Amino acid sequence: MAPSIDVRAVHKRYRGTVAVDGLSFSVRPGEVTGFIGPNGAGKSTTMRLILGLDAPDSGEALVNGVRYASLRTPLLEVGALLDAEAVHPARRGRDHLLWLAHSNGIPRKRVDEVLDQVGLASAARRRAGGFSLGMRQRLGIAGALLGDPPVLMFDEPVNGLDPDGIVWIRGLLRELAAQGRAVLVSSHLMGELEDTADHLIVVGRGRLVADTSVAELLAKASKDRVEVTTPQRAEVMTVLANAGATVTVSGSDAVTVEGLSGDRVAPLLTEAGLTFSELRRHRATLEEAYMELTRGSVEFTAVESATAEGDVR
Ligand SMILES: Nc1ncnc2c1ncn2[C@@H]1O[C@H](COP(=O)(O)OP(=O)(O)OP(=O)(O)O)[C@@H](O)[C@H]1O
Repeated sequence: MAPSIDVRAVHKRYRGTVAVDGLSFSVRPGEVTGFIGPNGAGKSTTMRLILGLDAPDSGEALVNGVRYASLRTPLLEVGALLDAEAVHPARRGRDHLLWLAHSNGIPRKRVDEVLDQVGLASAARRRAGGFSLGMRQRLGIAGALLGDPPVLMFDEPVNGLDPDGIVWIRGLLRELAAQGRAVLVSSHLMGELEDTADHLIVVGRGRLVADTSVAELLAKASKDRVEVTTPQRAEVMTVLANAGATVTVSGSDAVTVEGLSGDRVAPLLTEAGLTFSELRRHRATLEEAYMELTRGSVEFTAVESATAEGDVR
């Protein structure tokens, strides 16, 4: 099936800053694709380029095979929440959606449907200026859903949502993908994406760092690591280190072993007469896998800012 979003060799520079540096990836229907990377990696810029809000210096970004600018009723093709603050504060929530619907020939009754869907029906006649950040997020999501589009993009949609809202958006993203839509979502919350995303596009300094399924990335990061629970931690560490493994302490009675498979660890410990109550494959979290992947592509680090402060003094 043709990808729903196709980013091809896109470059974008703002004066001295290269925001996107030859980025290519695609987003497929029926999946939630997480778009992740450190601050300043170029995620929001890429989303703006896909939506035609900015033009690439070279390369192209296509939605359903065409440039956004050539879509006649864009809200029917792609819905997006980029900036929840983009609503005029004097405008009532419902009026904002009515205006959007009118501009794309969408029937008025759809406005009430999406207001219900995002849980804003009771607040819809209030002015957006009085909305909390979470309510503005929900209004932005309502706008994205208005045209019932096959492609959706959300830039940090859980930002400002309370725990109930976070659970709700997780369910919504999964539901949209299960309906066959392509969903691209940026987030800094790895725990959220681990539960929600099927696929990941990882960027650093405007470049592609990884284009991988979540399952594949976690399997790779977990590879060759085994967790051993034992009352004889020191002895276990010695035996396994002598067998060539890298062994680190992971709890008062637990170690993580790298470089030896579970099949080899168990007989080594048994032969040495050591006891262990549990031996299992270490399952990396998305957070761990992500930190490993993006090491070296983090633009703004605590060390750099400390140096900058030091320069001032
Ligand atoms: N309009 C602009 N003018 C100048 N520089 C810009 C502009 N938009 C983005 N940049 C720069 O481009 C780089 C990428 O920014 P972008 O907002 O796309 O990153 P991001 O991955 O979305 O970051 P974050 O996770 O912090 O939201 C940054 O260095 C940013 O300062």
